Amino acid sequence: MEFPSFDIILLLASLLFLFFAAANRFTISKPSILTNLPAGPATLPFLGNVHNLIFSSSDLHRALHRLSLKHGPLFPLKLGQISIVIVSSPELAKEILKDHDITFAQRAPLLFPGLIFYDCSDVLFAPYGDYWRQVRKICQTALLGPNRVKSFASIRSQEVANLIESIRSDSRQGTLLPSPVNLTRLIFQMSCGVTSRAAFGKKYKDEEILMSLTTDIMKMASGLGLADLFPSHGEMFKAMTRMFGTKLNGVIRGADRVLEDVLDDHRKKRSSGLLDDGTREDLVDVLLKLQQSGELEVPLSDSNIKAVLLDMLVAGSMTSSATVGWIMSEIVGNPCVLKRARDEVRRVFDTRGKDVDQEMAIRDLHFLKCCIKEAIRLHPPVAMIVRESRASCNISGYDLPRNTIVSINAWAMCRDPRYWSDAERFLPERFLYENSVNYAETDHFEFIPFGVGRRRCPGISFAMANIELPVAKLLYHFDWELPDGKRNQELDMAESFGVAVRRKTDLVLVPIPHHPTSTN
Ligand code: HEM
Repeated sequence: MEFPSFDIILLLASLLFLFFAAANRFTISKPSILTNLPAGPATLPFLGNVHNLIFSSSDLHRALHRLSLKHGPLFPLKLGQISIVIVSSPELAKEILKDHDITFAQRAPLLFPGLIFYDCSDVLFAPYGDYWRQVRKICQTALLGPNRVKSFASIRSQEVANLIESIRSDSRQGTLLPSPVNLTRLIFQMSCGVTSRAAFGKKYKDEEILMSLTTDIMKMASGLGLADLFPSHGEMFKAMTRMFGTKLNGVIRGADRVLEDVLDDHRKKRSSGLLDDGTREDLVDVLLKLQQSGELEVPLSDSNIKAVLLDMLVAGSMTSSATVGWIMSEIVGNPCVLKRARDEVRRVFDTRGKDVDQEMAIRDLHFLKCCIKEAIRLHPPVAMIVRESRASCNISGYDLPRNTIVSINAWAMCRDPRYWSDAERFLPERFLYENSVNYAETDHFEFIPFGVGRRRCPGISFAMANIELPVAKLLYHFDWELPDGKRNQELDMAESFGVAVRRKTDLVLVPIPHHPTSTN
């Protein structure tokens, strides 16, 4: 007999739980009390506000924005037993992320990240403290810092050339006219290729497995489990998830096998002395060397190393590829922008000649950079920035106790008409006069796609390098049309919420080669 699916079992369990809770008056521990906050939406017994969000799983950021229009820029939501404070204004975001940075330098310990990332020993979900500081610093030095990112230029260039070649061959399906290609898939493959080569030293032997595991992990890490909603019975739900979550367990085991393989490979390379010939160490080599050295403030176990590697793979490939997908969608969906961006790229690359350092040439692509910023404004991949307070504090007169989960709607702020004229439209020109946008240090809290403060994204340089080159090359080598003779403006722009907000449907476009024979 096959087990019913994970979701059905958990749904049944939750109904049973709610039934017993109601019938037998289970003592449910009190959620953190938020006393003097504005009123949030009306709650149901036991479920709280689950009914406000249950049908919005693919556009949670929009549902929360709609609620904020009614309940204000700061309001509480009750989900089961827990309370979350939803924040949607740049002023409040500044207070939380900048003025109270250290108080909110913590992430909420949720069920799925805990199960997937080896008890949250990755960088993203690790509790604030010495361990987090140490692994974040190692990743910055060995993978994500600007100099390190520069050193991966040849990897990026090869992977982008592969992408262009795959588009050419996929579009030549035996007919004279180019066929549509699935750009979402090819871009994701490129992103995984760059990240795994930079972090692990080479591509994983089975790219398909790596891509499907990364996608599944991203989906699973996005959700709240029943253990999160009902912490008083958290252990019971955790045990049930471990027992019946067959798909989840399969993904966790699959990822662990891949990471074990990567560690074995590197250990063999180290013991055979292959690193002594001056070969550059990758992130895995650095982590293993530090593990062996015994010099670390907090020792690293193999599970810790695997958690960090998984973080880099998932955070590195999902966010960047989702972003390239959105940039291409917005540019292609706006024919005047497409023409201007494409003309700029071709003029700059053709003037500089094919032997020039491609990444130097990108510095001159002023309009394209504006397109990238504007697409990130309309589609910040991380729509909600979630933190937890480490101590009680006061935000704009509201008392937030220790362990309050705060979710900042970065997406809503990027479209707030008080800060952006014609906020819903794709208008790259707006950034021609705002070229000072600095993702790492900002005072413009209406535009914080990479977060702010101690826990802001450490992968900004890595991400931007992996976004700018492919977009420039896609525009240089091809003109882009929609399949079936549709007009470009008819492109579907529906979103799918998750750790990274991606396109709901794959981006399928027809590439018309511009320089049919060259990939330079
Ligand atoms: C367009 C691409 C990306 C965007 C928009 C993005 C955005 C973000 C955001 C909003 C956060 C939370 C920041 C906060 O809490 O203030 C974050 C955290 C993080 N990102 Fe990124 N990210 C991107 C690419 C990357 C890449 C390429 C990597 C690594 C290869 C990466 C690694 C991380 C890590 C490790 C954290 C957790 C940092 C911590 O908690 O200390 N990200 N990212």
